[in-house]
Amino acid sequence: METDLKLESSVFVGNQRYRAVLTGWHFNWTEVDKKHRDKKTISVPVAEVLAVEEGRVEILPKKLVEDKDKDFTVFYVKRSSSRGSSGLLWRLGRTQFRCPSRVLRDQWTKHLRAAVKTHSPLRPHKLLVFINPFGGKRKGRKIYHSVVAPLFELVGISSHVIVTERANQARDHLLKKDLTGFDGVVCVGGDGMFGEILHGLIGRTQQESGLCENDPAVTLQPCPLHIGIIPAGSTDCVCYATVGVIDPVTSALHIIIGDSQPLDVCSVHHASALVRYSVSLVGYGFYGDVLAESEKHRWMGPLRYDYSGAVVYLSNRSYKGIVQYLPADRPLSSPRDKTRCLSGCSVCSRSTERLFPHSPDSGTVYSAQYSQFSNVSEGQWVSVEGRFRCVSLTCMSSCCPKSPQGLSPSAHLADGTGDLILVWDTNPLGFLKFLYRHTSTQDQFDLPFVEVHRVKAVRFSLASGEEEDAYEELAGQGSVGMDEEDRGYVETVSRSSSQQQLAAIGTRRQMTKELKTPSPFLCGLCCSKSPPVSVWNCDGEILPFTEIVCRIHCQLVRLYARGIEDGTAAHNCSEGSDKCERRCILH
Ligand SMILES: Nc1ncnc2c1ncn2[C@@H]1O[C@H](COP(=O)(O)OP(=O)(O)OP(=O)(O)O)[C@@H](O)[C@H]1O
Ligand SMILES: CCCCCCCCCCCCC/C=C/[C@@H](O)[C@H](CO)NC(C)=O
Ligand SMILES: [Ca+2]
Repeated sequence: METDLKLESSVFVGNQRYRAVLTGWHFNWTEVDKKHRDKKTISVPVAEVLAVEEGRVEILPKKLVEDKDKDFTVFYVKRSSSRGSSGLLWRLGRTQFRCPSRVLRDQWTKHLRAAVKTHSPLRPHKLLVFINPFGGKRKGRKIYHSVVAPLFELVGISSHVIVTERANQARDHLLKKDLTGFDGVVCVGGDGMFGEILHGLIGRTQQESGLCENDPAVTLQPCPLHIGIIPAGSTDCVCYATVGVIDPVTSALHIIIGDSQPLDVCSVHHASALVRYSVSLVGYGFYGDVLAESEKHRWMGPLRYDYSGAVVYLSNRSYKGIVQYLPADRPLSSPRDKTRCLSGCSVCSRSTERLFPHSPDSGTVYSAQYSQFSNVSEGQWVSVEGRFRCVSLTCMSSCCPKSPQGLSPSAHLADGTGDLILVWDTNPLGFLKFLYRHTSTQDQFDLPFVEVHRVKAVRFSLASGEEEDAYEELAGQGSVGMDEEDRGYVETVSRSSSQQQLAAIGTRRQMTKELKTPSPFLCGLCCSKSPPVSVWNCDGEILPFTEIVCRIHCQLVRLYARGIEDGTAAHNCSEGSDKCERRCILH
């Protein structure tokens, strides 16, 4: 079959003659110029050919076709020379070819289209798109219609677009509505919007499989639909950590070619009920306080995080707690090994082999054995107790523009583990050093008050007697930030454990209204006593509980992405090489 897809002939690009060659995996064209020895070759992996059209085609400012009999146009992924922050920016490449005859032109279009079909089996045909018109700088609608929709149209993707009118609309749609025929779901927004898609798809998949999400010991079913993220939020951490850049064109092109990046997901539970899922940060102390503070200043837009970071830092707080964790089984890597999870990561590939041992394509036969959790004995939990500046659990590096290396630079996207970062109480200067190192390449774990562990589960509790005091104290602080309604809510939180009540809790904005933590600024600088508990930040949402259990689920969802492409680390794949496993980026 492969040989059928081979083709070679002379073609013209403008007035210059080229030798075009289609091998199984690459489409190359080389200048034919007898005078010059250095021949220029352009090589495009077939998997990155976006569309093949008869005639000379333009798509911008609008689609224009000059159908000359012997012409065809190839659209493909072109890597931009200007690097996007951490990964590579992708742009739409276009070359118009002229053949010696119409017969040859038809052969080229037929062979190229067949090769694309063979080498990109996961390209979506139909997508469900949710746009949050209020995310980030409120540009979601414009970004989709001016940048993404024309690209989807070019390649023939049909999309059903829903502009959301309320928070949780996308999640509810995915939980209840008919999803037949869709290959994937795209969210245009930030991490909060991604969270809605994540919860909708995971919940729907477990419902359909008859699995109970409440029990952390249950092996959840991976979601069949892919998720695409068009970044239009404030932090866009999930997009940055899985693509390496925050750029709608790059993300749209990853969706079009059907790239597939599995992602670990952490489920967070309280009193035998699921609270939320997370892919980036479950953080107590500093990151929880920053989020709670920032919600009061949403009007500042993305700047609210910088302002709140400074306010919370100045409040100089630490919290008592008991942290228990289950170290990762047979870990393939360590959080201090100074490696990075990049596109084609071998640690994640080996985890895929462990998870799906019988499937050559990795994805059909799920190994419950690898993800088994229920037979863990109590003695396997490691326990530490003390005062912490922050306790953070992250399933991935959680890099973002503010922290280009991330909370845990050597964490992996799809290895079934998370990194638990414990920052013990320390002096303000020490903690500032730790925070500052997030913004540079310095090792934030190389500090005497910081430890990091690669784990598969974490439990957090307050010291005995502490929890009741904590809630009483919060309820008693009505004069600081709580009205009658809030006090009622705190009572509900401390006594309830049902998932229905959790579902009713809703968005982070509602949460800050319902469970107003006293301002850390006020408490740290103006009051004599600090509050005894912080809040958990779960991918940018405040959790209504302090005592939680977290479990990492290996590769529970798949994104239209391929991990961060690091141009400098590209391996030496010779031009036209047929078997480039890493979808070589040297062309
Ligand atoms: N139409 C809507 N009206 C109000 N809120 C909405 C609407 N659609 C979605 N939301 C909610 O808005 C919240 C924030 O949206 P989003 O994540 O897109 O932007 P952001 O908060 O600016 O970015 P980030 O999450 O990256 O910081 C989400 O949690 C989502 O549930
Ligand atoms: C006093 C100066 C403070 C500087 C602090 C710099 C540290 C930046 C680290 C950022 C890590 C962000 C981790 C990502 C979290 C996301 O899940 C979440 C949702 O978007 N974002 C936030 C801000 O909670
Ligand atoms: Ca991981």
